[in-house]
Amino acid sequence: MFPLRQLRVGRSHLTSRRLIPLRYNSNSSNNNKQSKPEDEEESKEVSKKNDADSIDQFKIKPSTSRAAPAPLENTGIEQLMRKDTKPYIPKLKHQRLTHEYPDLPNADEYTNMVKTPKTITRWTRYVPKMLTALVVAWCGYTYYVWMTDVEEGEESTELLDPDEFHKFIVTHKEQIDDEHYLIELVPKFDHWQYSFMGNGESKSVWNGSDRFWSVEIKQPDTNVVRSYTPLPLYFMKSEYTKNNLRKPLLKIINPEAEEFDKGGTMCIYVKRYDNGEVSRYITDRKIGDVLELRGPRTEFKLPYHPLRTLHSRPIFRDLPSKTEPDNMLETVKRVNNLPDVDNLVFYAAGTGIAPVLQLLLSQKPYLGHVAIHYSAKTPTELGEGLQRFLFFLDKLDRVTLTCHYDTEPRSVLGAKDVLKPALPNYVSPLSLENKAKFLNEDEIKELQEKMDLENTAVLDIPDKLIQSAADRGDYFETALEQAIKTAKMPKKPASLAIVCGPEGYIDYVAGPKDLIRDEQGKVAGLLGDKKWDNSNVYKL
Ligand SMILES: Cc1cc2nc3c(=O)[nH]c(=O)nc-3n(C[C@H](O)[C@H](O)[C@H](O)COP(=O)(O)OP(=O)(O)OC[C@H]3O[C@@H](n4cnc5c(N)ncnc54)[C@H](O)[C@@H]3O)c2cc1C
Repeated sequence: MFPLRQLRVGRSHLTSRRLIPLRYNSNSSNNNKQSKPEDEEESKEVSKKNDADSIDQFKIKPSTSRAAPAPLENTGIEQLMRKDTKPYIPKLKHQRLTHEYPDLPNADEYTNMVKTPKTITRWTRYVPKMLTALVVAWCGYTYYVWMTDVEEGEESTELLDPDEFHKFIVTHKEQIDDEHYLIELVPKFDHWQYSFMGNGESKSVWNGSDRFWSVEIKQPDTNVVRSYTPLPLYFMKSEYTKNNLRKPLLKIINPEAEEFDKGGTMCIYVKRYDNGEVSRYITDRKIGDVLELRGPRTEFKLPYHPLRTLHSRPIFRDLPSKTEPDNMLETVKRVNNLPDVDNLVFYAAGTGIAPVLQLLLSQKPYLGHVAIHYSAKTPTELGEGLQRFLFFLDKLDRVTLTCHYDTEPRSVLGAKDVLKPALPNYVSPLSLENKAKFLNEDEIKELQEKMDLENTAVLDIPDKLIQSAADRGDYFETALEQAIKTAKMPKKPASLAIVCGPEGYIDYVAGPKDLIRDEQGKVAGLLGDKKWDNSNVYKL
């Protein structure tokens, strides 16, 4: 429905538009040939315009409704949309002109204030940041203290504590045979390492060559604890063996690598008893499981010898070729007029071999010679790694290894393997007091004389200098070269015997321990037969 007026306008418009072409057409048809040239230009233009109009009216515009409003003309949108190619050049402040507003009151004052540059010092820049960081750290610490439980031993400054169980993680487990395992343990927490930084050597658990020590491991379900002997060993991952198998290689902890005893890593050599409470628990642990350790517990301290405070033997390092020769021992002995460190004999069965390995592989290896009698069911029970170390120690003339296997009846330990004891080379006053109970008068006198001599020598140490070539011992390029020479020299019999193994084995070698009173018990067995006694035998 259209309003009538609009309709009319539309109609008149239509009519007028229709009339124009009609008029033009009639004009063009009626025009004579003379008048044509004069009006040619104009008539052409008119003709064009009228042609377009006449075509226009027949055009069908399907998209535009007749009812749609007429398009707006000259809205300026095209002008706005046109791309402005003129570059924008900002005017400097003094070139800008403004006519819109008058100046604000006190404009000069305001401008001066704004213009005055802020003095930015290091403090104004960093203090807010530092304060924010402090607040965040404090909030974090508060959250940590309130929201997290501190585990036992987590904040300890010691790797091991005799009164508190510390958590260790099983990082490697090597099954040697059906019963024997070598297990690598690494402390779960590392807080203790900070206290080791300044004083690593004295804090090291491997720096003693004068004692056997153990740790206690807990079975948490039953709260039963048993002792085990840690060894300064770790597994170096992924070494190719001679069979071209990729197998972790057993290595000795090197004190010179500044890793604080390899981050507290240690190994235990464990025998599994089928109905054993703790050994079963330990050997059932998988990699990543936790064991709780308490210690260290000194099992036995070797008799004092002044040479130990003056000299350290080079550490045994994985291979004989890597081990340094001990060129200074003879010199120190001669210069200070000190006797040799006593030789030891060690009777061990099964895992009882662990204490002597601890003594020999530690960072200050024992200075005397050690005769080892190792008894086992089969030769494979010790495992390739530990066997290799004992073999090399033998080659370096630090030990003499004699193996006794049940599978080889001829090799079984007997009276032929036990020598008579020798008198110790050096006896401290305290040891003499203890020994006096077991020695006769002549022996006590002999020891007393030795002791006086050595005490005088020890007092003179600071003033002594190496005066002549006679004071110096032989010089060797390698430890193997030294071993070839010393191996030919006869060894003085041991003055101390240590026995370690299962109950039956201890009974056989040295007589039973007095378990009721937790005492050593009288020395009997093979050692008792050869006149060894409680002054020179210790049952571990
Ligand atoms: C100072 C010290 C250091 C030690 N170091 C090590 C070590 O490095 N590695 C290691 O494996 N062990 C070591 N032991 C032995 C260890 O402490 C345990 O005695 C052993 O693991 C058995 O404990 P269990 O709880 O498994 O057996 P238990 O529950 O005590 O015994 C269960 C059964 O197992 C058998 N059994 C247990 N112990 C022996 C044994 N010694 N001989 C024969 N049969 C036994 C018996 O039949 C017994 O009835 C050490 C002991 C001492 C005192």
